[in-house]
Amino acid sequence: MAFVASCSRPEGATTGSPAPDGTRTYLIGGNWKCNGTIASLEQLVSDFNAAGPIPANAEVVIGAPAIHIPLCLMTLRKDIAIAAQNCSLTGMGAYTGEVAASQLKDMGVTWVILGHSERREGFGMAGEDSELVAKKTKAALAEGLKVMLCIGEKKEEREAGTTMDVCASQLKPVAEILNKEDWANVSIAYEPVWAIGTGLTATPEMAQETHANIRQWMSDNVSPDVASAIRIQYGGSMNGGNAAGLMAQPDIDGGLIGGSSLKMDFFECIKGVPSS
Ligand SMILES: O=C(CO)COP(=O)(O)O
Repeated sequence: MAFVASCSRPEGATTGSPAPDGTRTYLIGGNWKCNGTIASLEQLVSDFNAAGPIPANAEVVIGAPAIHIPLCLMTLRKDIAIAAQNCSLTGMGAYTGEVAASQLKDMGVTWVILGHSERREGFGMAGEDSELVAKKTKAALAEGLKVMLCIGEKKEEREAGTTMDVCASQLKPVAEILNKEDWANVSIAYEPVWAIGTGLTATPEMAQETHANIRQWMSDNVSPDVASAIRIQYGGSMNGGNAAGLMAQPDIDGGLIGGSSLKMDFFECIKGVPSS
C-alpha cells in the first residue's frame, strides 16, 4: 500500500472540472508524447515542483509516457494530475502491449488523452478512426477516467474550408455513444494538425472562431447545457508567448501543450490563464 499512498492525489487536490456555479475553469494539459528519460524527467519534475502556484481557476494535467507514469505519480507536485496518452479499448486480459483504463485508474491516473492526431495518423501503423476513438472514450469514462478528446483538421482540410466538417465528423461518433452525463468528464482539445509541432499557431481569432463553432455544434447535437459547461482547449504550438492571447478568447478554456510542456515555458503558459 505504500506505493499507492505515495502516488495518490487527495480528492480535490487538482481544482478540476467546471466550478460549482457552472462557470468553466481552465484546463492546461501538457502532452509529453514519447519524450524523456528518468534523468531528464526527474529534472523537469523538480523544476515544476519549485515553480510558483497554480491559479485557483486552473486545473493542470501532465500526459506522461506510460512508462514514466509511476515516476510522475510519485514525485510530481500533487496539484498536477497525471494523464495517460492512450488506453486500451478492452479491459484487462490477453492483449499484449495494451494498458487498460482500469489499470490506469488503479494506478492513480485520473485523465487520458484520446484521439490525438498522431494516433489517428498512426505513424506507420494502422491509425485510429473516429469510431474507435469514440469507443475508447466510452470505455475510459466507464472506468472513471476523465478524457481529453482531441479533434482537428489538417492543412489541406482548412484550405478547402472544411475545418468544421472535419471536427463534426470526429465528434459525431462520440456524441452517438456518450450519455449526456458522460460529457461532464470530457474536455475537447481542438488541435489543428497543421499547428502541431510546427511553430504555426492559429491566431486567437482563428482559434476562437473554430472553438465557437465546436461549442455551437455541441449545443445543436448534444445539448445547450453540455455545450456551455464543456471545456475546449486549444493545442498546436502553444507557448508562453501566445498562451495568454489565446486563453483571453471567450471559448478557449485552456491548452494542450506539447513541446513547451517539456520546459519551464509550461509555467509561462499557466501564467497566461486569465484571472477570474
Ligand atoms: O500535439 C500537441 C499537444 O497534444 C501540441 O504539440 P505542440 O505544442 O508541440 O505543437
